[in-house]
Amino acid sequence: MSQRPTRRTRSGARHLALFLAHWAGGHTVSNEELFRRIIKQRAEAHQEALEEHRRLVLRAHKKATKLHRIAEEDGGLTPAAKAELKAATKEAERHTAALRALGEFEVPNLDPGQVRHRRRRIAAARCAVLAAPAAGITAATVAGAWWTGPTAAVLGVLTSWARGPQAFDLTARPVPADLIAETPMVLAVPGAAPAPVVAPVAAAAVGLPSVPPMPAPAPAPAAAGATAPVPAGAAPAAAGTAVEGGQDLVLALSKALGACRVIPRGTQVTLLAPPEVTAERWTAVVRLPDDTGATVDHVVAARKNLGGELGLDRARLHVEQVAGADDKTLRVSGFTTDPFAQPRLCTAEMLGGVDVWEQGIPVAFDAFGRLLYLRLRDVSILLGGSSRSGKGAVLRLIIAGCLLDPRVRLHLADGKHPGQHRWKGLTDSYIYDPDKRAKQLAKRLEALVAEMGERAGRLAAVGVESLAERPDLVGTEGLTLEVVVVDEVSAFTLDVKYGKRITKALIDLAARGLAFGIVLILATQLSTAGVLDRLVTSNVVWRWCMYATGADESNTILGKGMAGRGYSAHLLDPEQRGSGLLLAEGRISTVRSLWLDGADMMAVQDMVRALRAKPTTPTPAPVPVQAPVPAPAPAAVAAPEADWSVLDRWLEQAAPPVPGPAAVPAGAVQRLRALDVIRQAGPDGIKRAALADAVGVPATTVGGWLKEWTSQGVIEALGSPPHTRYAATDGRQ
Ligand SMILES: Nc1ncnc2c1ncn2[C@@H]1O[C@H](COP(=O)(O)OP(=O)(O)OP(=O)(O)O)[C@@H](O)[C@H]1O
Repeated sequence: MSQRPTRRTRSGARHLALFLAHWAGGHTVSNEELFRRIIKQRAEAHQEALEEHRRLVLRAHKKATKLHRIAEEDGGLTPAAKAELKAATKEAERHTAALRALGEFEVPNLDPGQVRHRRRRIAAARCAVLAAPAAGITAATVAGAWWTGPTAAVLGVLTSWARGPQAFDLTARPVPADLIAETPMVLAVPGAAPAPVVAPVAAAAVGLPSVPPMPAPAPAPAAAGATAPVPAGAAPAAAGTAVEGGQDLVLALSKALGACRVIPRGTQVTLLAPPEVTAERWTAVVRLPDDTGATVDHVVAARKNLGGELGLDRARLHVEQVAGADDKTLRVSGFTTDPFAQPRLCTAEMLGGVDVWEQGIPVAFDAFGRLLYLRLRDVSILLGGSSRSGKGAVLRLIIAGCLLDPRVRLHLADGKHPGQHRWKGLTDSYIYDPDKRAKQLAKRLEALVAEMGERAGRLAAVGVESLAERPDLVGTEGLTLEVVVVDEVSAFTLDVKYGKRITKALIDLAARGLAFGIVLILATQLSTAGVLDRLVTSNVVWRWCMYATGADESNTILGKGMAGRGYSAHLLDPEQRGSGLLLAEGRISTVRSLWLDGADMMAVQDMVRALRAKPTTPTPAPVPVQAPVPAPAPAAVAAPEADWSVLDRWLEQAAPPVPGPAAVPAGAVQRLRALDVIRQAGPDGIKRAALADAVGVPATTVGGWLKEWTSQGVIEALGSPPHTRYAATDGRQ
């Protein structure tokens, strides 16, 4: 053979091999086609599941209808038929719930790894096809047909020679038209060739105010050494120099979103307002590119990685949907330090003259330091979180606010007495006794349910259906705001005897109470399943979840699917007590509750006492039975004028000389806590056993302390009555 035919054959063989490798590797199928095939398969599975549940619902309904008809005709059912009816009803409910949960099919934000996996499966099948002839030739040779091998080699050489230097077109086939028609919901093509940069969307198209011109370079942070967390791409060349214009921010954000696979690489977000850059933070309002399938939820779900891409951590990156805008418009902020790191106090002044209906009670602050007010007009709350996450602190604020508005009648049910003991005597009813509390709450709630009818009549008489239509009537005779606060609701709803009655009343009140000025504030830990009926939770307007141990626990408060959308309270810092996710008006925000304690708490309690002091009929001084005690008995009935200097002196003496955990004497923390509880109990006093429970030490130890403090005059200074003072020696305690 001469040189030319050999070269031609070699070249042909190379092109053939390349073509076969291209085909066997599955590269003839485009990313888009694979993506659409996966989506089609999922949509079909979704549809099948829907149809199956629909079929089962229909079957269960049919059976239940038949049994109802038999019951009507025969005047009743046999026990077996009754059981069947119950099972059919349950079955129908189960499948209806499943149908609701399945909902509409949504195109998932597919990980490109899944597309790759699909391609590998195609490649494996094609490699098997290619290996078949080779295996056949080998088998035939072994079986005695010696000529098959050389024949195949000759055919190969001839084919290679025939192909010659002509290269194959190594392209992907076009996506089949019927596949496109079957997957009309697919808009984005992850992994496809870089899409053209999306031109800015006209403001009118997204229903926002017109886009202001790009900002001039923002001034650099004034503080020397302060590092403003501006995204890498938008960061000043050196710390302390001016930040580049908004375009840099857009590029940095787009790059980071592309790296996190929220938007395809090469596409860009659109800046809708001039970015704000201060020493503490930068903020940009942006819109995600069209035709990418990306929404705010995708950004929220990718927040951890996005933070990393932008040189931040999750605590310092804040993402929120812009109120009133579409699902693609969001506000992204990066902070120098975690905006929730420092607790914020609620002062007595903030609560002075509070109007719970119009202005609301200040309860929390958001990442931008804005105060969040709880307006009791048309709002009820479900508050959840694991133990010590800060639920009680929120209840404290709500209770304080309610008690400072004279239009409110507060009913407090304390499922973890003495959790809210400090309010005893100040609320309209205080239910706490573990032996009687479930029965008392059941009665109280049922009375409120009955009252709804009367209230409806009163409102109808003035031609309205809801109190919100006539704010001037709020607090008038028969239309006071009835606020029911239940701390640790499981202590009531899981009560064996009264739990069902309580749940039933709660369902009624949650469904209709708000219109008549009856507000539910429910708090629960997350450990117990079935604490609250779905009919209660689904009618609660605000859902507030403090730190939770897992996504499922978080979902029990925020609603099913929230964790999947990136909103889960288990991602919060457990050490940051009071931080939580709040679902209100359809939007989720991260907030931290305000902290009311110390002097402010005392001032608030004094304000409440002054506002709510009941006119006392002069009681005759108690007749001393034994030797007269020099204690001023009538003065003890009135609100005590506590001499805090006695306590201060005691604390100063007891204070460790060097601060730090190691220097605190054993039991000192509990002693301080015990004094605090006694102070909060005020003139009502507290039993020794309850005090022991509250501070977590044995009752005998508490007895010893009480004796000591009584002799020092501390208990008296705290305004506590004799039963606290002498608890140590009182056998009935
Ligand atoms: N907003 C806040 N700011 C600062 N510290 C807070 C805040 N909220 C709560 N804490 C701290 O967390 C502690 C526990 O709070 P709290 O008693 O309210 O938790 P809880 O969820 O009611 O606990 P449990 O369910 O065990 O009763 C408080 O004693 C307080 O020190």
